[in-house]
Amino acid sequence: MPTPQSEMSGHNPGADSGARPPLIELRGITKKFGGYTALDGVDLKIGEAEAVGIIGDNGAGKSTLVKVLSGVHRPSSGTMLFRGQKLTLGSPLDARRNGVEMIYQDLALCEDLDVAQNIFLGRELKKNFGPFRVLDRQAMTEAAANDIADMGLDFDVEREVGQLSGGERQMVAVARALQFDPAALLMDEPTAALSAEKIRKLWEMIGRLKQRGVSILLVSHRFTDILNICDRIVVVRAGRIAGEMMPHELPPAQTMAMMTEMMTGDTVGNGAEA
Ligand SMILES: Nc1ncnc2c1ncn2[C@@H]1O[C@H](COP(=O)(O)OP(=O)(O)OP(=O)(O)O)[C@@H](O)[C@H]1O
Repeated sequence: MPTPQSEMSGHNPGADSGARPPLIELRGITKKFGGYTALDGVDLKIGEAEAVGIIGDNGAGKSTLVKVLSGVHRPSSGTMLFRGQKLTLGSPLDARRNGVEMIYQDLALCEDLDVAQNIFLGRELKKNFGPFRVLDRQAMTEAAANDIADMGLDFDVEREVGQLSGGERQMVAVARALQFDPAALLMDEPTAALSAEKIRKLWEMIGRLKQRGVSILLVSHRFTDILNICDRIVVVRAGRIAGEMMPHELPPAQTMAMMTEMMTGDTVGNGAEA
């Protein structure tokens, strides 16, 4: 881990700003898989419109943390609060009902449906046809085309998702999540398959979401993602929060070291995706 704990600040300005409770708060969250403790007493706050970056070694518990927040895993113990109210998430659908959307690493898209159908999956637009309510394909296609254009992209929303590049699929997954008007968007390694150009588009889009008041939780091994997107960086180590810091608190030399570490192992723009 590039940043020693002693250099991390303990404050949490995004979560503590104003009188309002944080959007999401975890208190003492523990998650055990059999005898293995993947999360061990995690306390975490995510403020309204705050972008929190999660970093940590392989196996530290980052994905487990995101899965607890998105209702995939039920914690073994601990409390989750949403806008100050205790909340138990039984499923990702529960999380969605509470305004928490997750972009999964496998993106959870239907390969044989087109982009518009994927974006509106589960929330299909309908119109009256005599006494019936039928799918309004035209309205969905137009709305999906607008969503994709809003993201600064240009591709045919009538193409099957199975024909798209990894980066285009990623953007479809984000567009789909946004249909649910989330208060928080959780992303686990969203740029792993993206080209440099699409990474920048994703950063811009996340910036716009933050301006609209959406909170972001981002797990990424790419420090450039974290430094470009996040207001606060939380370090997870062996299932615990090892510390946190603000991006501007990183000494320039350390920032450079982080970037260099990332660039040598995983250069932005050298990915296979076009
Ligand atoms: N469903 C599961 N059953 C058993 N063990 C699990 C399960 N999910 C995660 N673990 C274990 O919990 C630990 C934390 O896993 P997690 O996927 O959260 O780590 P991570 O920080 O996201 O790692 P990476 O950066 O490699 O993706 C690992 O040791 C992993 O093997």
